[in-house]
Amino acid sequence: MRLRFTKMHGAGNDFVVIDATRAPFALTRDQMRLLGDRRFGVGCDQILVIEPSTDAGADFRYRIFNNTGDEVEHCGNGSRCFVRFVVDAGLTDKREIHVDTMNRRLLLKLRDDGRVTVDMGAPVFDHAALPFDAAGLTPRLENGFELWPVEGVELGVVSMGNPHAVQRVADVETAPVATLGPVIERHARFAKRVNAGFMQILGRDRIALRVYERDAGETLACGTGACAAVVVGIRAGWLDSTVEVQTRGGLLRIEWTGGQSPVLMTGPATKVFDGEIEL
Ligand SMILES: N[C@@H](CCC[C@H](N)C(=O)O)C(=O)O
Repeated sequence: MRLRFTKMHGAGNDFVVIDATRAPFALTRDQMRLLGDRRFGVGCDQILVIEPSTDAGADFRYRIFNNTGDEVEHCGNGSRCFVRFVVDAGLTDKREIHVDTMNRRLLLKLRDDGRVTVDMGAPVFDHAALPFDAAGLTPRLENGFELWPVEGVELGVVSMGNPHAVQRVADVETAPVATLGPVIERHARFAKRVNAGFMQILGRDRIALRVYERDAGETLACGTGACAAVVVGIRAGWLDSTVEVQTRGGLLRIEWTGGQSPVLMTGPATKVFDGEIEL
C-alpha cells in the first residue's frame, strides 16, 4: 500500500503524521515499525494519527504510537504538531481545538506567533495511575513531596496521562541518560515501563532536561517529560510556577499553579516535508 504522510517536529522530537479523517487507520505494527525506522523507513520518535472525533464535545481524536508500534496515552510535543497539521491541512478553521486522546481531553491553542499552547490537564500522583509499585520503599520528603529511592537515585513519580519518573542531576550533559535511562524505563517497579527524566535546576524559573523515553530512547525533547519535571520541581519546592525548559532540541515553557489546575505547555511545531512511502 502507498501511504501519504507529513514529517513534523516539536523542538526536535520528530513525528510521522497521518491524516485518517477520511479513511480508517489500518497500519499493522510491522508497517509502523518500518515507518519509524531511520534507515529502512522514514524515521521518527512517534507516529501521530488524526481521526474524526467520536464525541460531540471534541473536534478530533488523536492517537499516538511510539516508533515500536506500541500505542501510548500522550505526547505533548506531538499535540502541538497535531494542531499545526489540522490547521494547515484545512481540516478546521478554528484556532482553539478540543481533542480526545486515549485518556484525556486536551485544549490546544494556536498562537499568533505560530507556537501552540496546550492545556495538558492536571498531573496525577496516585501510584496506580502510572503504575508505580512502592512496596517496601521509604520516600525522602522534600518540601512534603515524596522522592523514591530506586537504583541509587531519588525519583519523583507523576502521570501526565503517561508515566514519568524524574530525577534531579547536577549536570544534564554528564548525566548517565544512556545507561541509567533504560534501567529506570524497564524497572520492575514500573509495570507499564516509564519515561525517565533527568533534570538540572538552573534557577527557579529555568531547567535543563533530558528524557529517556519509553520505547523511543533519548529524544531531543519530550513535552510530557517537561511537564512532569516542572511539576516535580514545583512540588519539591525547587521551582516557581512558570519555568523555561531547555531541551536539546529547543525551549518549552511550562506553567502550573498546583493542585488540580492544568499544566500549560507552550512551544514550537514545525512541518518538515510531505511524503509518500510504499509499505
Ligand atoms: N515525546 C512525547 C512522549 C511520547 C510517548 C512516550 N514515549 C511514552 O511512551 O509515554 C512527548 O512529547 O510527550
